[in-house]
This record gives sequence, structure tokens and C-alpha cells, in this order.
Amino acid sequence: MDRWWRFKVRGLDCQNEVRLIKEVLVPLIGDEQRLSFQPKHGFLDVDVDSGIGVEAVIEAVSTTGMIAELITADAFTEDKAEADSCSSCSGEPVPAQQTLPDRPDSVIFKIHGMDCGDEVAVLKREVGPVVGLGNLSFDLINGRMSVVGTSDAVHHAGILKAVERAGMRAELWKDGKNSAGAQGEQRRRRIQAALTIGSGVLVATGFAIHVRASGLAAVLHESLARETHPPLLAMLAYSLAILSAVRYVAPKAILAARRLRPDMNLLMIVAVAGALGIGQWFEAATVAFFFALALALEAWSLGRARRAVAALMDIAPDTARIRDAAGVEKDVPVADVAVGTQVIVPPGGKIPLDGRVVAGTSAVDQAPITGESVPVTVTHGATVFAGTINGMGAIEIVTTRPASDTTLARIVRMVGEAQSKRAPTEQWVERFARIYTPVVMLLALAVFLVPPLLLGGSWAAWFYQALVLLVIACPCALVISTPVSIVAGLTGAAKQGVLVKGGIHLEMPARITAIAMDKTGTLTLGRPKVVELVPLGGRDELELLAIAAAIEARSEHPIARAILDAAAGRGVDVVPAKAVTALPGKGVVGTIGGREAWVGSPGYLGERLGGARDDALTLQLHRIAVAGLTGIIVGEAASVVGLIAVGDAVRPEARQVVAQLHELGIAQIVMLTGDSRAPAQAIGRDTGIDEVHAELLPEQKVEAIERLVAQHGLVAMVGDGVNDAPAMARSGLGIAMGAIGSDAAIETADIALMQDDLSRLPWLIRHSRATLAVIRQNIGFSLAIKLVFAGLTLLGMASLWGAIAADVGASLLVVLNGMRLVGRGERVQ
Ligand SMILES: Nc1ncnc2c1ncn2[C@@H]1O[C@H](COP(=O)(O)OP(=O)(O)OP(=O)(O)O)[C@@H](O)[C@H]1O
Ligand SMILES: [Zn+2]
Repeated sequence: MDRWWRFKVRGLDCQNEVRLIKEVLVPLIGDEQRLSFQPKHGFLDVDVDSGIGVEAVIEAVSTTGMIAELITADAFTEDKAEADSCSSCSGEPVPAQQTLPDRPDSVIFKIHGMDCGDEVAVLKREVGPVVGLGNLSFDLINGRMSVVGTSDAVHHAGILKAVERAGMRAELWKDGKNSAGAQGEQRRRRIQAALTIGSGVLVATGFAIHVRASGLAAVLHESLARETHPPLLAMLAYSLAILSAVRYVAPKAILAARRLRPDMNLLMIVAVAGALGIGQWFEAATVAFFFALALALEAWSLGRARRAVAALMDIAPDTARIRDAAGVEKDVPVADVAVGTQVIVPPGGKIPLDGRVVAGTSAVDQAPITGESVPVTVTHGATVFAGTINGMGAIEIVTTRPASDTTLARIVRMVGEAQSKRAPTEQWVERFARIYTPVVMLLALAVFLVPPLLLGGSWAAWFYQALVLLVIACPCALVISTPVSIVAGLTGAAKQGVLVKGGIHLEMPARITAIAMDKTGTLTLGRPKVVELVPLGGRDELELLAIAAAIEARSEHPIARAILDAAAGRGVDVVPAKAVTALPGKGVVGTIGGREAWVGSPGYLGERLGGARDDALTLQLHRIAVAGLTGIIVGEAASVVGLIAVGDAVRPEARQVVAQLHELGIAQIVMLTGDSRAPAQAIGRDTGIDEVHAELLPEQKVEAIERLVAQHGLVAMVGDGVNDAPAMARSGLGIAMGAIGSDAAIETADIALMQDDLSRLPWLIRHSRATLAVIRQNIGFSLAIKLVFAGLTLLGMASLWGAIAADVGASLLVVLNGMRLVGRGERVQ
């Protein structure tokens, strides 16, 4: 099996889809071994010898609603091409995952009534066939659904209809808070809340009348034997309570019944009807009320999570102060400010848009984005971000982004979308609930039939116990707890300047056993300086610098910047070289005055000189390496012009962070670098790194990651997200540092640390573990409550109202427990 077709499958991004594709393909080719998946990239590889044609694969995949596209007929050349293109590209690597709504050809709908994972599943079922499942993505927090590639109105109508079939209402998304739709949504929520409260009051009224007439014991479930009804007035109150409570439940229940997919709405309606059937008015009314309360609670908790994300967005002002053509200053809405507009930011004001400083100097507090409150000094040319707070100096900026696309707007959008990338525990809970509910329903049926038939129990009594079991079958607390905890965890992280791009990535840091770190810019500050100039072959220092700077003039490498700074510092006139080519991981070559010149690593020197040795040079290089510096060799044609020793300071927090990571149980911390062995090892010793891999070419970094993954399983790769993109993509979890100014880093990484500060790394691991702990507590607690009531029921000791009250109580507790994660970071610094 060495020849593969590789398909890019739109919509393939998690194990669920892998299963779907396997279901359709395995019967066609007979052997699962002939398929391999990389959900992270959306790749599906099919063995060429599996006896199936390309068309057949595409066709089969399309039946799942996803779209497969053949991208290459040979995985090996493709792998290499990918590594090459990423390592040699100087600027933007291809983002590993495209976030759907960023695509210009996508249309976004606001979906009214979409508040939980269930509804997303229904929408996928109804809308998926209309537009292709792969084109759909959901943002539960903001109630948004985006569809790729629908520009025509006919299609829109079809989508709106499909959403209606799913029992919800869609409208085109409009930015801005007060669209008619949002108001309608608010109105619906208010009505729902009012009906729920009304229902509660009516239950209490009915209860009071009922107790006065029949006594407390009779009301609370003692009256089964007697064929008495509550007083007429109490019956009226109970009926009204039930009607207002089921106003929003009944339509969903009917939908579920029609589709033969029993869900908790249907369950509740059946329980209420059953209780009425045996004359248990009080119980029927309490069940209806408490269930409405549980739904209101779910909507409220999601609303709170929504507001927490919206609060992030609110930190950017609505207006910007610009100077118009006549030179008059005026405030305009940020949405109307074009890119390239000059904006005035007063002292103490919030920066309205991303931009570059063109006048003034100030200290900017970036805490709203990075979570770090130490101000950053900005002057002419510095980049500033919407939502950050200007210090004491007035500055003027030229905007570089429209309001809808600022760094902050992207963060908010990504946190919103992160939610729809389901975490493993979330998927587990959903699968569990799908099995749990029907099983308990069957158990209820057994409880109803078995004791009266076989043991001579009373029909009415056991029918009642069966209803109790039906109520227990409702997985409310269980289903609500995980998404709420995850949204809270994502939001809490975002508030600390840690952008986690999916529920799935929020659980991973807790589980990693090894971390690979890039050296330059990650363990070191990434701002190398020229420490020493060693001219050789009769040249002087300035000649050496002039040649090196000429070659480096166009390079973006940190070493190039160091050399150019040194040249500028000594007043060297830099004439950029011609025909400059970067050799990733090795150096740079070009021509100066018609002669070839180069700058590069000792390894590259070896390549140039072939077998020839130069003892003086070797000695100098050794001396530089022992001092922990990086030796760069400058040459012209076949002769060496000199050496430049470059030093990059280790981050002050690096040592402590590595120690903390060890304490957290990360067994292996590995440094990957293109630099020479000696300086790399010096830094490794300084920081307490376990293992140093030096002199790696970019593609060797990828191989090193693959080896680590094979050895340790889940490995995180920490880098800058730009040069390290290929290695990050191969690791289980790509973490980019200092991402605030780099969109490429934000796009490629699974987790982006906005600040340029390593200490967020142990924080992230602790946060991830705290999130997992909360989720486990919640799952354990909800299941325990259910077990207790199931036991009580089998003993004939439970009551309907007790079961439902416990359910609602449990829901409330798990929601509150999950919400703790939003504010968690503020205490742990
Ligand atoms: N523009 C350049 N100028 C001079 N030397 C270079 C240049 N680019 C690469 N090199 C040489 O190649 C080596 C490896 O470069 P590479 O960019 O792979 O790693 P690095 O940035 O030094 O370290 P890290 O891998 O930790 O980021 C450098 O140490 C240097 O010796
Ligand atoms: Zn419930």
C-alpha cells in the first residue's frame, strides 16, 4: 500500500464525520485499512489498489453531505510539496483551518430558537441536504448559522424553509445589536420567562386551594387509591399552569413525535398527560412548571455565556474621532470608517480600530486583548489594536482594518465558533444521552407492566412509578452541563488573552505529555543582537558588515534584523544585493557587484567548502559556540570574509516556566532549533529543557515532531505560528505565542497566546484541567441524582414532583458550577 489518492473533504473535521465516511466507503472497498483520515486538514487518503474509482469515492462521500475533491494522486510527493512550500514561503502560510464565516462567499443566518446542541443536530438534518453538510457551520453562542456558497435568492428561500421544517426561524444576519430579529428574540425570551413565572404562581395558587380542601398528605401523592378530584378552582389553576408551561414545549414535542425521535420535550409531555390521566393534577402541573423552568434556565445560562463573549466585543468603542476634509474633528460610527483613515485617540480613550501610529507617543494598556495589564509604549509606526486603552499621550493612528475585521472582532468571532467544534466529552455526553433516554423509557414500560402482571401490584401505583421514571429519563442536567462549562472555559481563557479555537482544543492541554518548543522567539526573546565581528582574509569590520547587510537587506529573519541594526549603528551604507535567495534553515545568497556572496550557518559553510578545512575558522567558530553565541559566516564566492557572533537573550520567565511545566507532569520538554548545537545546548541548560534537537532544517522539525508524537502521543508544539506552521500542524496541539500582531499565527494555531509571555503556558494547562474537572464533577453529579431517583422509584418511594425538582435543581447547580470558569483566570495569575 504505497500509492494513495488524497482527497480534500469539505466538512470533514472531526471523528463523527470520519465515522460517516467509513460507513459509506468501507462497504465499497471491504477493508478499513485502505482508508486513512486527517480530520485536522480535512484529508482523506484512499489506497489506489482498493479497486474503487475516484469518481466512486467522490460520489459515496457526497451521500454523507460532504464534498470530496481529489487533490493529489500520490501522498508522498504531496507531503513533501507541502513541507517545502511552507518552509520556503517568507510570508503567510496556508491556514490549517479556514473559519467559515470569514469566507467572502458565505451567507450568515440568524436562527431564532437555536439554543442547544439538539437543535444544531436537527438543523444539520434539515438544512444539510439543501446546501451540503460541509457548507454549514454553527455558532451556538450567537445563534448564527453560516452557509458557504449561497448567493442567489432562490437558494435562500430553500434554506429558510428547511429551517422552518426544523421548527425554527431564520433570517439573514445583520451586524449591529438592535436588528428587528434580535428584538423579536428578546421579546420571545421575555414572554417565555413571564409564562414560566406565571405557571409557577398558578401551581402555587392551585396547591394552596387544594391543600385547604383536601389536606397536605392527600395532595402529595397519598390520594392514588381514592377517585377524588381537587376543587374546581384548583383544577382551573393547575390547567392554566400547565398550558402556560407547555407553550414552548409542545411544538417541539410534536415535531419529535412526528419524526419518531423521542426527546426530552416529548418525554415531558407524555409524563404530564399521564399524570393527568390518573387524576394527579398537582403532579402534572409541577412537572410542567419545573420543566419550563429548566428550559428557561438553559436559555438563561447560554444567554449569559453569550453576553460574556459580547462583553469582550463591547470593550471597543462605537465611534471614532476623525478629521474630515475641512479639517473639522467629528465622531463617526466605527463601521463607517474606511481603512486608511486618520483617527485621533485622546489620552485615556479607547482605541476604536486596529491601526498604525502616525503621531504622538503613549503607553497603551492591551489587557482587554492580552490579559496583560503592563502598558506597552507605542510611537510612530507601532501597531495598536481596537479595544485597547490609550494612556496619557494623545496619538493619531491610520486605520489598517475595517471594524468588522479587527483583531478583537476576530477573537470574538472565533470564540463564538469554537463552541461548535465539539469537545470529546461533549460528544460523549450526547452519545450517552441518546442511549440513556430510550433505555430509561423501556425501563419505565417494564416498571408499568411487570409488577402488576407478575407480582399483582396495583396498576395505578405502578403507572405512577413509570411516569416518575419517564421524568428521570430526561437528561437535562447532563446535556446542559458540558456545553455551558466549555463556553465558560473558552470565555475565561479569552479574557486572559488565550484564544482557544475549539472546545476540542480546550480539553487537550490537560492531556499533553510532551511539549516541543521552538528556540528563537519562543524560549528566547527573538531579538538577537550582533555581539562580535571577526573579519578574516584581510577585511575590516565595516567591510564585513557591509557585505553581510547587503545580503540581508531583504531578509525577514531575526538574524538579518540584527545585522542590519548593527550596520545602521555604525553608519554603514547598505546597498542591497541582487538576485537574493533565502535558503531556509541555512542562510542567504545573492550577488554584489556581479560576484556571488553569502551569509549562513556553519553547516552551510561545510556545504560551500566541500571537504576543505580552515583551522583558524574552525577555532573561531568553536570559541563563539562555547560562549553560547550563534556564529554566522559571511563569504564571497569561495572565500570567507569573516564571522559574526549573534546572541539572543533567553526569556526571563523561561526557566521558571519549564520548571512549572515539569511540576504539572509534562514529562518531556524538547527544544527544536535550526541553530547550531553548542548555543542551543547552552540555552537548553539555562532553561532546564530535557532534550535539545539542533541544526534542524524546517522539514526536519516536522519529522522531529512526528517522532515525538509516535513516542508520547499527544504533543504540543509551541512556536510563533508563522515559520513553525508545518511543525505545529503535525503536532496534536499547535500553540502560537505573541499572536496579537500576527493574523497568520491566529489562523494557524489551535491555541493562540495573545501575549508574548511564556507563563501563559502553565496557566493554560491548569485552566484546561480545571475545565475538565468541572465537567467531570457535573457529569458525575447529574448521573448520581438520576441513580438515586431510579433507586427510589424501583422501591416505590419516589414522587413525580420530587423527581422533577431534583432535575431542575441539578441543572441549576451544574450551570453555576460551569460558570465559575469564566472568572477563573482573574484569581490565578
Ligand atoms: N537570514 C539569515 N542570515 C544568516 N543566517 C541565517 C539566515 N537564515 C538562516 N540562517 C542560518 O541558519 C540557521 C537556522 O536558521 P533557522 O531559521 O532554521 O533557525 P533559527 O531561527 O536560528 O532558530 P529556531 O529554529 O529556533 O527558530 C541559523 O541559526 C543561521 O545560522
Ligand atoms: Zn430534565
